[in-house]
Amino acid sequence: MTQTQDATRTRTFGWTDPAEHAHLLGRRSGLEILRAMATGELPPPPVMHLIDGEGMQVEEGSVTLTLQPREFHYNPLGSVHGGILSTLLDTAAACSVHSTLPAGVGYTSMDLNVKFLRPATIASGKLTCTGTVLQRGRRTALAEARITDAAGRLIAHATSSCMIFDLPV
Ligand SMILES: CC(C)(COP(=O)(O)OP(=O)(O)OC[C@H]1O[C@@H](n2cnc3c(N)ncnc32)[C@H](O)[C@@H]1OP(=O)(O)O)[C@@H](O)C(=O)NCCC(=O)NCCSC(=O)Cc1ccccc1
Repeated sequence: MTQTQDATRTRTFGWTDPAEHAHLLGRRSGLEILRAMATGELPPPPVMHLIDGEGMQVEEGSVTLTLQPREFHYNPLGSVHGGILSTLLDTAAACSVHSTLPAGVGYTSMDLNVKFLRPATIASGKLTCTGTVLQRGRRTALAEARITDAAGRLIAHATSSCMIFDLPV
């Protein structure tokens, strides 16, 4: 797919069939699936290609993603669009919950409460987003996520409640 941003700038990216992930949800634990993505055994989901998210680090209860701010992330104010930052926060928070789930158990985020604390720009350097599980119950989990810039300054913070449910067999 080719996207034309203006007369002189274009961006091309590809992705793989997302069904490859979906069918594994019932069969492998969250930690196994996320680690397979981190090592490249499984391809990143399409949205990571869309926003150009980079490497993933995974531990039980914590997932870290990175993103190098680029022009195509920008809003008209000249900073990374809040939706891009929110996508990173939602992903890291939800994946941190997934990392605690056994095979056959599904999840989804129910909300995302975001605070944008400092604008992110190309000058911010690589952004690091870490999601961490704060509390996991039987039906819901509470996670937080933080984005820091290359200097370690806090760019944005979010909390997210996730629902946990059995997947149909
Ligand atoms: C400005 C404020 C909201 C409040 O700041 P305060 O609580 O008073 O804190 P403090 O004074 O400590 O400053 C901290 C840092 O904040 C910056 N900065 C502060 N004042 C100004 C200023 N007057 N002008 C410019 N920058 C200012 C500055 O870097 C400063 O750092 P420094 O001290 O230089 O090292 C800040 O938290 C912020 O920018 N958050 C990020 C918001 C964000 O990125 N939202 C998402 C994107 S919007 C979007 O996409 C929606 C959309 C779509 C389409 C179309 C249109 C829109």
